[in-house]
Amino acid sequence: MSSSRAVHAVGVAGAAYAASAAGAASVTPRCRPAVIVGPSGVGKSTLLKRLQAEFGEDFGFSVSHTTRKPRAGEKDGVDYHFANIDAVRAEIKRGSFVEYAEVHGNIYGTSKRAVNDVLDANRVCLLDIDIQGSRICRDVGLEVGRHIFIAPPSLDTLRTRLEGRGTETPESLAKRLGNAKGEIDGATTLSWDAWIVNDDVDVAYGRFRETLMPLVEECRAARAAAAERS
Ligand SMILES: Nc1ncnc2c1ncn2[C@@H]1O[C@H](COP(=O)(O)OP(=O)(O)OP(=O)(O)O)[C@@H](O)[C@H]1O
Repeated sequence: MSSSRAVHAVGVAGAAYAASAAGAASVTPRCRPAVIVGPSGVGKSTLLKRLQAEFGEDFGFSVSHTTRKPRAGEKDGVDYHFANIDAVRAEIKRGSFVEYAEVHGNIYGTSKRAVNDVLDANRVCLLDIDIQGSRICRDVGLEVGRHIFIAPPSLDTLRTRLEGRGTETPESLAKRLGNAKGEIDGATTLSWDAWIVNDDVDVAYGRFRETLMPLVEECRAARAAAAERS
């Protein structure tokens, strides 16, 4: 899962419907994305991996844009959409990106188009992003089905998990923990469909799954409608 970028939204329980081209009386079920936010090390990837293992094709991830050069073996449109920095800046200004971040002089981000590509395939698009991305998503009017915040039981627990993961230098650990407090404080000022404390992972996964199930049902209905049409 992406480790440092993410999105959010206020959802309405139940299926979402859009008026079809045939007229207001007939409706087409459609998919909506879910935004998953939480400090680094809180367990987002852990929960998302379980979800994918259980549901597989019901979920999808959008392909991010990047302005860095492709590495050997990377395919445009598969690993990333490789793009020119001026073009990406212009699109961001136009409100075409739901989240973005500048990392070491390159921009990484998620376009509305990339999210819609997943939704058009009738999959719930999972956006694993940060609190800033979550704010942008709300500002650009992406119709998010669920905004979910994953919180640690405490900052001490978060430290233990990050240390246990064995991925951090003392500097990166200090930075992630420093950011976590600000992210949690910032999150309390926004609205969430679910605020899940990841203490016992089975309990947290149960709530995570339950929160996302209505979106899965929407996409299944959309797939069934598409199959009927074809
Ligand atoms: N409920 C839990 N109890 C104990 N350990 C957990 C729990 N959830 C996750 N972990 C462990 O905590 C560590 C961090 O989890 P994970 O990598 O999923 O976090 P993340 O939020 O995806 O982090 P990042 O944003 O940096 O990618 C992992 O080693 C994971 O196995």
